[in-house]
Amino acid sequence: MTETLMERSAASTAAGGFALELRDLRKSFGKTEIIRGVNLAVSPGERVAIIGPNGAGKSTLFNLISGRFEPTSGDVLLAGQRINGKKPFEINRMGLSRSFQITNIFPKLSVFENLRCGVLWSLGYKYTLFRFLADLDDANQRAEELMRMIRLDKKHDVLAMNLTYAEQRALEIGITIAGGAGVVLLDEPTAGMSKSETGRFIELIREVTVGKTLLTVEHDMGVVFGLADKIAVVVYGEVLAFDTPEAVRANPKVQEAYLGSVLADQQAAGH
Ligand SMILES: Nc1ncnc2c1ncn2[C@@H]1O[C@H](COP(=O)(O)OP(=O)(O)OP(=O)(O)O)[C@@H](O)[C@H]1O
Repeated sequence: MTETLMERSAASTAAGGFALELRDLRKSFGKTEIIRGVNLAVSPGERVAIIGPNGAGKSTLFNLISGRFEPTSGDVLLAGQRINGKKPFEINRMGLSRSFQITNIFPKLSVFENLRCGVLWSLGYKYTLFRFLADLDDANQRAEELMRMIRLDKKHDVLAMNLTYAEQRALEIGITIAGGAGVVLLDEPTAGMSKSETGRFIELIREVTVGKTLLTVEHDMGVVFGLADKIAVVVYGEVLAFDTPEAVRANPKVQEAYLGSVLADQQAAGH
């Protein structure tokens, strides 16, 4: 099993190429084109925040990348391999994992059991008793390791439903990375958290994504500037800018289209 995880990480950080690439990606719903020719190339190990106004198409982009939606045209490449048309679970097993705004943990399972399920599921687990027994030790070990990484090792047997909200979000991230995916998509990972929880959570995300490629959709500019190596600004289904936080912040087009008003709002709200 360990070998499978290592192979997967290696595949997703293939030397020389991009971890993730979007080429002239388009998506229409009915006659309305929502994603209008997006090009984006993310290098292995880069942390990218996707920002933009409500309805700009950020979630749709995530849905296209993770296989929930099929593009109308264009390509999505994972470590150089075309993945459009593949099912979400196939893409997941190729090394791209996504968390959701709505938590997908099992409330009545313990922290440990949730993580072990994540590990076994990511392996495309076939429930044969023989393989189950052979893999279980490895899966247990990996679940223990994940539990430490997300700082929930003291909550080993606590049912997920009895965790705090921030702990549940940490568990969700643990499940998301359980399979060793090299490319991780997080949808508003700190939504609903207090300012101090958010600060700690950014640290946790940094730690657990070391060496991985991270894409996150985010509204909180504190999180964006604290976490991202690069920012993709999506406005009306197009990438208006894709650059370092400093360059994006200074970009007059971005200021005008989005960032100026958002930063003013968030400063006024004390964020
Ligand atoms: N399945 C769908 N069918 C039809 N229209 C859709 C569908 N999914 C999204 N849209 C439309 O696509 C546009 C972009 O939506 P999307 O959710 O991707 O934006 P967003 O940038 O994530 O917004 P927010 O920041 O509010 O979450 C919206 O106008 C939305 O109504």
